[in-house]
Amino acid sequence: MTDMPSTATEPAHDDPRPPVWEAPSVSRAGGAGSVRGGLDAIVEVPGSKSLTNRLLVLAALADGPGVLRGALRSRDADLMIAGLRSMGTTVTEGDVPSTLHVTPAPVSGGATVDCGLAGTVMRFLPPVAALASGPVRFDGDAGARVRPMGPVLDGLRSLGVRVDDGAPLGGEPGHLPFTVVGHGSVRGGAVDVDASASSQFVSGLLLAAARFDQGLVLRHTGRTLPSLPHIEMTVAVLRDAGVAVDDSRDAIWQVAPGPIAARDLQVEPDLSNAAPFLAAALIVGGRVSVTGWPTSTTQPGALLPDLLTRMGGAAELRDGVLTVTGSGEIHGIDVDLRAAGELAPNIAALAALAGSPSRLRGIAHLRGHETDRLAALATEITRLGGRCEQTSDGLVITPRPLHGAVFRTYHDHRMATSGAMLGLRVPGVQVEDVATTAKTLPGFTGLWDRMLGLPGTTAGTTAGTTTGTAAGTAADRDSCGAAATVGAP
Ligand SMILES: O=C(O)C1=C[C@@H](OP(=O)(O)O)[C@@H](O)[C@H](O)C1
Ligand SMILES: C=C(OP(=O)(O)O)C(=O)O
Repeated sequence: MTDMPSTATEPAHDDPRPPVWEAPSVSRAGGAGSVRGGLDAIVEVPGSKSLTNRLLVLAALADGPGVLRGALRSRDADLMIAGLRSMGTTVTEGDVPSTLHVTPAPVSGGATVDCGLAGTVMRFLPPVAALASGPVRFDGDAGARVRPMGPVLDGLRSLGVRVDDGAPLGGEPGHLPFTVVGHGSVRGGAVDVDASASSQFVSGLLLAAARFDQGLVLRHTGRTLPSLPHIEMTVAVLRDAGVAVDDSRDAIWQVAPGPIAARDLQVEPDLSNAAPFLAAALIVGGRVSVTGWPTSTTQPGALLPDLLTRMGGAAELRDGVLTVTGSGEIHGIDVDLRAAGELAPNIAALAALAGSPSRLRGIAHLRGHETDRLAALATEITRLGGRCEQTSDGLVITPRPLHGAVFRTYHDHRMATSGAMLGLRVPGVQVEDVATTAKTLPGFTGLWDRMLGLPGTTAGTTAGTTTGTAAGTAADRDSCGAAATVGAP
């Protein structure tokens, strides 16, 4: 075990690059920098980004005040809250920041929405803005201006909504910045959308569709459809809110017009954000548990037990706690990650540490994520001495001995957690701009350090309702490894 909590290092003043974080490196060999017996940690991750931002939208369009408990508070969630507030919704915090009280109001125009780099904000809020009277202007980070938006904007246009984009607004057609100019209602009806670049094009239009005069019949026209679980999540949250959704036909979703029920809801933990922690058990050896794991879920993180088992770990779900055990030996994998593209960066990092080659397929759309993730992963794994090549729809990773270097992150939270994973095994990995993890997982380095039981971290403190049980489970363990109970900040 390294003997100091990890710290961010500021570069020299004339260095234009963001600060780097010395990723903690561990071995099981004994002595300094080691975890004898492997990891033994319990981790509590914050609420799901995808569920929080869907449920915020539905609460804002609902027929009365509602409550979200266990909501994510992160850059993406806070941008969603700010965007909804700017269009008239009242969102207030309860006793804890993760409890949100949402009071709907007629959607108001004259607003500006900062999307940051959040796909959920830039794709879910334009259909809400279309319900307003008057213009709502959307913009975001420089990296957001190159993420695809065209199918949402054209979809709205074909439903009778005016959308201004392109050169007059200082951007490219089909991208941020753009202005949605609503006239108080959306006709709705049938729309064709090519969602091969992002499932969020479908989810965004479906989420607001019950408030369109005629509802919506959306037909996906593309050849491939990524992230189907996220569309199923959208259908599930709509149905839970009393909205009638017909998804019985292939690639067609029909939403009936009608009210959206106000509710008091608990948000599931973010299973995709559990990935780097669970994967650490395979990298270091030992076991890592994540609390609050649902028995059934539409989150793509539900695939993690199977993926990590195929890569050499063992997974067990007992009493809402998922425990992954590893030996430090990692198997390569050949897998289609189309359904769970957001897991791909972390799976790629694991693959770079494996004992055999891997092929990740079905993820061409990752080129339009926070960054071109296929290029970013290939570049950064190669920078550490690995071999990672892009294919037309994914990556081929051939493990090679790795060495320390700066691991660049391109404003991508999952690149940052992938760098941390590689650093566990490879001394001297410096993760650039680790603060970018705040997009969906604020306090990542603290959680990471505590998982590793680094001195100076507060192992044993957790936030949330499962603290007592989780801490008891850790203390009860008969293990010579590092035991830490790690909670969401
Ligand atoms: O709807 C959602 O909450 C998401 C859908 C997916 O987007 P893509 O279909 O663009 O991959 C996923 O990658 C993203 O992290 C979250
Ligand atoms: C693709 C992702 O995010 P976004 O919601 O911004 O698309 C992600 O979180 O991996």
